[in-house]
Amino acid sequence: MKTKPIVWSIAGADCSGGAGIAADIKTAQSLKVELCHLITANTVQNSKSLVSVNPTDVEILKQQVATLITDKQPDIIKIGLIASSEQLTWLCTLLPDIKNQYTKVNVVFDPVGSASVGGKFSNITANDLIKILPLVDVITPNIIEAQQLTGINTSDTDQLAQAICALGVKYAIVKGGHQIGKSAQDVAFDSTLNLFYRVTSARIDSSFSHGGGCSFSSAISAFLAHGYLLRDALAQAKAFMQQGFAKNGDFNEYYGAFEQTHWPQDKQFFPAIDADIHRKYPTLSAFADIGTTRGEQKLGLYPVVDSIEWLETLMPLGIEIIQLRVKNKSQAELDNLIEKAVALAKNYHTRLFINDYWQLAIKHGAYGVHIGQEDLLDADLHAIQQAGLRLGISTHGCYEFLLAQQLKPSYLAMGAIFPTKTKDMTGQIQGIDNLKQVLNLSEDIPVVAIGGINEERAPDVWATGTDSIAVVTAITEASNPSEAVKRFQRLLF
Ligand SMILES: Cc1ncc(COP(=O)(O)OP(=O)(O)O)c(N)n1
Ligand SMILES: Cc1nc(C(=O)O)sc1CCOP(=O)(O)O
Ligand SMILES: [Mg+2]
Repeated sequence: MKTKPIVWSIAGADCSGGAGIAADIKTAQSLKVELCHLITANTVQNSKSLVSVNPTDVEILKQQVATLITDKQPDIIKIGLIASSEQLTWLCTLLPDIKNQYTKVNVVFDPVGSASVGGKFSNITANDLIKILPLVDVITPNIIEAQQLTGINTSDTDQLAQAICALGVKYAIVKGGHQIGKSAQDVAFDSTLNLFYRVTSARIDSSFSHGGGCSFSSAISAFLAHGYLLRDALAQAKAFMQQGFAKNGDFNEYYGAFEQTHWPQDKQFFPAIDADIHRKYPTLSAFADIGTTRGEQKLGLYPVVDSIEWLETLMPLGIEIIQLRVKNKSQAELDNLIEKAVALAKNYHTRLFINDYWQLAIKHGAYGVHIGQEDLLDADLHAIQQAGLRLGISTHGCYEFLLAQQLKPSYLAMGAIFPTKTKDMTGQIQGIDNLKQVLNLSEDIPVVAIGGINEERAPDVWATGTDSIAVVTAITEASNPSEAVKRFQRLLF
């Protein structure tokens, strides 16, 4: 049974309905999370000015926590406006208590400094906020807030994100929306993996942006509460924002609040990804295709096997595509194995992809090579392309899918759709809905679904419109593998 994730928003109320708790509630409703609101201040403001901020007594907030904690335990605590120094002190005790007791709770902090309509919310300084930062998992400042927190006067968002993490935050997302230019890039730094994620969208100059910062932070909270990794929460939150800004044109007379919409699915709103691999290959052309046009001719079953014996058993069954995935063999064994596999595939006119070993795949003239995200930077994509080999790339979620799609490979794999015992995919189980999402994002590149797919699950996966289903154990552990292949082939016609 699926339960709705719960986000607690500890933030201020904006009586004009645009920012703070109002933005959080509307975003939560759009993104299918339950929101409990602990209001830190009753502010008086409209779309033009901030009139007053009336902080809530900490005793009331304490009572709310005590009442909610056993009843509606949070998955994410999102913090917005901290309206008094008493509240800051209270949060610095509350957050460790909750995190000790409920170890899965993550804290997202949107450091609201001044109102978008002008005026300061409290006398708390950036320096005061530093003590809460080691209790924060994700922080979502704009450039100005990031500069204030770090004391560094730069517009280099990479540097700002890293500097914030040095103050104790695990993941810092610095929003570039306030910079001048044609595009708006947000940068996330993951200090646990020492990795940057960069998402860029065309700038939409909107006068309907009141509450945009709160909505972005709430969207990040909602996607994290649903279990998404930071990179996928970031890509989807960026799409959610772009979708909202684009709504702008629907209203002729409107008072200026950001428009929350719905779960992002439409590829026009998803960001471009700017990763090291794109800097390494700024002018890569498309890889050779695999002789199918998306949606018109499907590849069907894609067995992934680890020996010549398996290739010999399966190729005569009329397989369109197959992969040799071997691990832990010496270079000499691999050389021999791949040479034999390529010769066999040529006999049966089967599209043979070699997993990982792109040099040997080139050397022996394989049909294609399959590469995982971790190996992308090490492989020589120019050499693979110039040798005429097709390229398949693994992806796990929409961020990696968009990243890999920009390299224009021959196919994109998406997994793990279900839990699998073949490979450790902890934290990266996608389910059917995420597969559907990336199919919407795909630009005429065939999509292969992989991970935990068996005969029982295959019809639901196939119904998404995916071009191919890759399987290991559903064939290799079947009591009669050839019969299992035939049953799959009947299912995937
Ligand atoms: C079709 C297909 N999809 C995904 C994978 C996984 O590749 P990778 O991420 O490189 O992991 P390993 O298979 O090398 O463990 C695949 N092989 N095939
Ligand atoms: C090799 C592999 N790659 C995956 C990915 O998601 O990238 S899932 C996976 C295992 C597929 O095996 P089975 O069909 O036995 O679940
Ligand atoms: Mg690999």
